[in-house]
Amino acid sequence: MANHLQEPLTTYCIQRDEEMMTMQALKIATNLAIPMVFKAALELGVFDTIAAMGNGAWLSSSEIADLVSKPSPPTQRRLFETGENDLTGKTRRIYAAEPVCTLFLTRGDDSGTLMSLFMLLNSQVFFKTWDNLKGVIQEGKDAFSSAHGMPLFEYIGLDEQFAVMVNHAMAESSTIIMKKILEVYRGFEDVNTLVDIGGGLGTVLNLVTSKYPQIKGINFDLTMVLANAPSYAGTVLVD
Ligand SMILES: C[S@@+](CC[C@H](N)C(=O)[O-])C[C@H]1O[C@@H](n2cnc3c(N)ncnc32)[C@H](O)[C@@H]1O
Repeated sequence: MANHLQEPLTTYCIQRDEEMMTMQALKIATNLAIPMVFKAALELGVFDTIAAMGNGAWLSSSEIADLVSKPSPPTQRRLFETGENDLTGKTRRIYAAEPVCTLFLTRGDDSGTLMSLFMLLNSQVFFKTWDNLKGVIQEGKDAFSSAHGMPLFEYIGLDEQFAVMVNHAMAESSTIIMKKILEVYRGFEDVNTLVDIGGGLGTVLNLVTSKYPQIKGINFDLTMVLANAPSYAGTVLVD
């Protein structure tokens, strides 16, 4: 049987290019599976579960499935941590959480997460929006308005659950970015009053005024958003 070493180089290169192109097209065609599997993993708490096992934990898919479907007693957890195999003698594929997974954990503290932003962009409301992208060209309307009959910030006034999702997605993703900015940016040192236009729940403004207490913060946002914003020392809410 002929192999590529016996073929003219150009023929081999064309075949390789076609293979690569077909693989690329297949990836594009099936790409949606990746965020959907990722979403299911987040909803099941897979990353939180692996993280809870401590650094360096490696788990098989059945161990992860067991843990996320019924929380295990501590003794069983120790078994996983020591890396003991099952008794079948079969090679098991095992999984650990990559460092990037830490950005999707629900720690329940103020460290920020990208989980809520991911869930927002992959929510039913946003799927309907993605499905209307062509309307931007065909109707000259933004995709959200085509899908839902009104702009996003009007819609959140009608759907409380979605509003909570939006506000948390904004605040929790901005927290990660703002904390990094505050590590290097010195431009707030001489500021006395800072107005955050569209400041949402006020999380970002609070990060700034906590580091620079001389700043009087003004969070300017929609009434319905401010209604759910916690009060922070040194910050006033204005709509
Ligand atoms: C992308 S979000 C950013 C929120 C916030 N800065 C953060 O990083 O978490 C945009 C914000 O603009 C607010 N917004 C939209 N239209 C507004 C308007 N007409 N007047 C005031 N705020 C508005 C929204 O309510 C929302 O909180």
